Amino acid sequence: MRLVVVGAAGRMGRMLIKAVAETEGCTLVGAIERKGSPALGQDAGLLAGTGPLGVTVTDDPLPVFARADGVLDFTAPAATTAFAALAAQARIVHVIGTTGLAEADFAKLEAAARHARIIQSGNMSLGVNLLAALVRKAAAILGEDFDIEILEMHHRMKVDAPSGTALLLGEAAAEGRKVSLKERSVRSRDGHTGARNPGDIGFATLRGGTVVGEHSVIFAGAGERLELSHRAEDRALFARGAVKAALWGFDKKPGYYTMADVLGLDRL
Ligand SMILES: NC(=O)C1=CN([C@@H]2O[C@H](COP(=O)(O)OP(=O)(O)OC[C@H]3O[C@@H](n4cnc5c(N)ncnc54)[C@H](OP(=O)(O)O)[C@@H]3O)[C@@H](O)[C@H]2O)C=CC1
Ligand SMILES: O=C(O)C1=N[C@H](C(=O)O)C[C@H](O)C1
Repeated sequence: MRLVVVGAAGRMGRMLIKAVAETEGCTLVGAIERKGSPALGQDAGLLAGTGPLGVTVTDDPLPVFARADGVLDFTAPAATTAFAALAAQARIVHVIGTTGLAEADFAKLEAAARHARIIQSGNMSLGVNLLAALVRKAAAILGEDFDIEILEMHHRMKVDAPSGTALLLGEAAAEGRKVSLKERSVRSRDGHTGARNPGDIGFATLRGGTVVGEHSVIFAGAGERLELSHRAEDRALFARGAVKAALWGFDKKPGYYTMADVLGLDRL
C-alpha cells in the first residue's frame, strides 16, 4: 500500500514514517509539511531517524495524493479538514488521528467520507479501544448510582483538552448509559460549584513533562470505586495502529469508520 504522511516533522509524523518503513506491504510515497517548515526538502527517513528513504518532504499535497493509496494524518483540525477534501478527490484512504476537532470539522469529514475511506479515532491503540468497550459495558451495568469521572494526563506540549481519548471514553460511558455526552459532560469545575449532579460525566485534565498519554475512567459509588485505566508508554503504538487502519481500509467502500471497526470491537 502506497502511503503518505502529513505533518511529517511532528512528534507523530516521525513515528508514522518509521512505522510505514517497518511494515511489510507498505511503501512511503510522500511526506508533507506546512509551508515554511524547516523540514521541507529533507529526506523523510533521515527526519524520522530510519536512514534515507528517497522521499523528500514537500508542502504540495496534490501530486503526492494522486500517486497514493492512503494518507496518515496526525496534524491539526484545520489541516485535517483540508486534507480530507483532497483525499476525497483522490478517492483514497484517510486515517485521522488528529484531536481537538469541533462539530463543524466532523461535518466536513462526514462529507468527505462520501468519496474517501475515512478512519478516524482519538486513539489508535488496541488497549484504549478495548477500554472504551469495557467502559460502555460498566456504565450500562452500574447505572447512575455510580458517578463517572474521566482523568487524563499528557505531556506539556499538548494543545487540546480534554484529550481525544478522554472524549472517546466519555462517549462510550454516555452510550452505556443511553444519554447524550453533550448534555451531561462537565469539563471544568472552579469556585463554588454546588454538589455534583447525578448522571454528570466529569472530565479532569493534567498537563506536564513528557507523559505520552494516561487515562482513567472512575466509577465512584457509595463506599466503593471502580477504576479502569490505560497508560501509553510509547507513541510508536499509535503509529502502528494507524498503519493497521490504513491496510484495513484498502479494500473498503467509501465511508466513515473508527478503530472499533478496524479492531472488530464494535460487537463487544
Ligand atoms: N489518535 C491518536 O492515537 C493520537 C492522536 N494524536 C494527535 O495527533 C495530533 C498531532 O500530535 P503531535 O504529533 O504530538 O503534534 P505535533 O505538533 O508534534 O505535530 C503536528 C505536525 O503537523 C504539522 N502541520 C500542522 N498543520 C499542517 C498543514 N497544514 N500541513 C502540513 N503539516 C501541518 C505541524 O507543523 P507545525 O509544527 O509547523 O505547526 C507539526 O509538524 C494532535 O491532535 C494529537 O492530539 C497524537 C497521538 C496519538
Ligand atoms: O497529543 C497527544 O500526545 C495524544 N493525543 C491523543 C488524545 O488526544 O487522546 C492520543 C494520545 O493520548 C496522545
